[in-house]
Amino acid sequence: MAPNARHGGRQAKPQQKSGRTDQRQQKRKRDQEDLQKLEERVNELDPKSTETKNFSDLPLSVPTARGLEASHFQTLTDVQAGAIPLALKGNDILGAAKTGSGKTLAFLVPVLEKLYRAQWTEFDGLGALIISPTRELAVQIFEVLRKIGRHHAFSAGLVIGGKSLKEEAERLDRMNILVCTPGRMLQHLDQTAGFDANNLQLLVLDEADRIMDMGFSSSVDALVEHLPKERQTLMFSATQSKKVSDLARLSLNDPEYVSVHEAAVSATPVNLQQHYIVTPLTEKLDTLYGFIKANLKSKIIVFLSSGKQVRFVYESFRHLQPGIPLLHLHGRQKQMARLEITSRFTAAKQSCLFATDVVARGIDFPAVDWVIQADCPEDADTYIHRVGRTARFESNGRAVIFLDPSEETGMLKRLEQKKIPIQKVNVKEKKKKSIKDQLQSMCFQNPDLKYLGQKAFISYTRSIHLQRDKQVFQFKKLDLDGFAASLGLPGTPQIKFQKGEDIKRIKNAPRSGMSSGSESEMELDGSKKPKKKGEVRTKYDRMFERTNQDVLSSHYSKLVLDGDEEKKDGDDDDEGDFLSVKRRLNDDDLDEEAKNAFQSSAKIIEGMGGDEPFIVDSKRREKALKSKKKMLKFKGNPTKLVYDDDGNSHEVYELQDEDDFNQEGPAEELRRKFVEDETTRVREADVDDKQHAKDKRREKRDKRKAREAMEIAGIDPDAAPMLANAEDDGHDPLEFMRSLPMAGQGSGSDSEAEPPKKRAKKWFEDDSDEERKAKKAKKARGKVIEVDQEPETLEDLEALAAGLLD
Ligand SMILES: Nc1ncnc2c1ncn2[C@@H]1O[C@H](COP(=O)(O)OP(=O)(O)OP(=O)(O)O)[C@@H](O)[C@H]1O
Repeated sequence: MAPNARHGGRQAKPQQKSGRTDQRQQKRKRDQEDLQKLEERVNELDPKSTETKNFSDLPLSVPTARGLEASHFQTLTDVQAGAIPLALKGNDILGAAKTGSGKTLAFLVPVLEKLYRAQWTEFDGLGALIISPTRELAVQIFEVLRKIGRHHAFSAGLVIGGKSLKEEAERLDRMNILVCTPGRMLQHLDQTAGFDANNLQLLVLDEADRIMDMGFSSSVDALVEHLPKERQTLMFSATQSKKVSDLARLSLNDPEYVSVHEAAVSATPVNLQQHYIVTPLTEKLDTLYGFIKANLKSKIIVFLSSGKQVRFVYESFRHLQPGIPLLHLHGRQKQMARLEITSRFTAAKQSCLFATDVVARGIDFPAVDWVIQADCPEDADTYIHRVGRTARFESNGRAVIFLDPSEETGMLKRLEQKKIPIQKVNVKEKKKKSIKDQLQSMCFQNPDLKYLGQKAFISYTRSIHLQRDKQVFQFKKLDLDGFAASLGLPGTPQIKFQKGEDIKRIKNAPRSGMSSGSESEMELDGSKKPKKKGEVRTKYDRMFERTNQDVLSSHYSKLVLDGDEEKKDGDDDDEGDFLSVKRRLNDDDLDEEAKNAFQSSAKIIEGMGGDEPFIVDSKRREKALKSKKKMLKFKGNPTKLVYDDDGNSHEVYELQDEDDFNQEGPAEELRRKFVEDETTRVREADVDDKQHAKDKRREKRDKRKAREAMEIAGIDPDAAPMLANAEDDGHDPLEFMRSLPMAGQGSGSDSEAEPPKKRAKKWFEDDSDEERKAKKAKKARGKVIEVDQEPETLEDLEALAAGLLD
């Protein structure tokens, strides 16, 4: 028995092995047959058929069908019914459909199917590229892809910046599907070794008109250069243009136009109620505040024209505590803060989000009650996208736009041209309440807020001045003094305009990361801004550049001159106003008027022999006056002087006899000898100085150690005055702002400054994860990856995406 049993045991292995091989071969055969059937169904599909109502009517692979079902998508929307069959048959598509009509699935389903039918594997590299104009939208598309693609074995990634290029690059070559912003993608195609898109099967442009527009155009053109010409291209937007030049730029091959709502009565969703309020610029904030107060139980998005407007309105309304959680979002915030705010507003039931057009397109916030356009959009297309954040996919929504009397006729004409139904409403007299006095007293008490107000004023007026559509935006008709007063400002800031600027170009100018240089990489890291050559950065500069900050130092405001700000701001602001904070003011840079204004808050120390005047505009600079060393550079080179009998000073050569002077030798040689002697002397002195500095450092270190020792021994070191740090003046420039109460504080609803709560461990952080992953990798492709917890951050999402790779 035993030998037999052993014999039997020895025999079992080859049998088992061949059994497994047979099973694999059978499965492969089955898969091939299924694939063939699927191809046949696609060939037989009539893309114009009106019978296609449900996803189940489409020839879709099992993993896609299961993903759609699990995500509760059953019935096709119009644009999906129009576009998906054509896309499955390999056509290039130009799709236009109203906001919230389901365009995302109209391109994601074909993406998955194309790669599935091509039997794409991780070894085939990048198969599909989806381009989005904003990071937020890219993240959202990625999330939908993750949901409906959960039963596929493809790997998918996000390329939107926010982390170092190197970190992103490491994952790229494993990805089959990438969702990206154009600039960042171009950077990788240009710079990441071993990564290319030579195999690309399908290119998608979401919000295509925006991506083909100014600002993005050069990046997109350069990006397309990297892609193979033989590919399928899908373009979607709610406001699609059919520009022949754009189609040529993308080498579209006989594209099919899917424009499902072209014949519709309105260009906006039918469930959307649209209103306008005529309110003079000088009363706009009053109207906005009153409106928010009257809708405290709502979810509201307020669109403003620039990041500076957003910050001022958010900060000032926060202090007024309207009684609804407030949030704000603009392009200069850090990546993680932007994502955090987006997801907080997504989850909120009642909240008011002040935002720039960074969320005007594509973002699918659920159940938004009101879209308020407090600042008039640059054109009717922007209007359509903004209002499209409400009344999405069969839900109801309301929108209101505030128009200055000078904007009314022009804007209404533009809206009419686009078939946008809108009704005038008036603010009830008893609901009107002026917040001007409160803003004035807040700005008076709080220079930081005043400074934000000044920036907001400049940014707004400048954007109006630069608008292209002069029939709508009539700068001369605006009451600027009244507007400044309505923001609580004590005076009207002066503004300068540069000729030849164009708001559309400025606004569409890509955010950091659009160029392929390394500079933008630093910006995308969210940490450093590239330092311009020779530029001196002070601690105030660094503080000012800190993204996501709500307040500014009072000192910094003193360094700023309104009129001069504009020159450079365009370099660092992506929100449409090219204004900058000038680091230090040189005399030459100031015009007379500005100089007078500036001198009232700063002393200029001149006549010190140096090239640059020393401006005493802060405590730090005042302190520097006491330091000989610090003042050296302002003193210029020393000049040896001699005095005549009357006590007047002269340069040495002025009083010397010319013959004596010539006898001493050639002037050039004398000068060189003098410089050499002095250099030697300085070098010797330098040795002493270094020793001195070393001694001082040692002394300081000893003191610190003694202090630490005292602390360890339980003795209060401050009781020993010798050890107290005399250099620390303890000044906190943000102290005042911090002391003010904030709306929503304590409730946790609006506490952006709050450190994030420690989050629970994720599925991929589990200790045994590696082992589990290894085991899973052995299993058949296409298996579902269990996710214990919903991903919360970008890292989670990416880890998850990497996890999809079998
Ligand atoms: N077939 C469907 N069945 C049910 N819900 C759907 C379907 N397709 C899309 N949706 C839902 O409709 C909403 C809007 O979809 P989506 O974001 O794709 O709209 P969009 O047309 O891209 O809008 P925008 O023009 O603003 O970008 C989403 O919440 C989505 O989940």
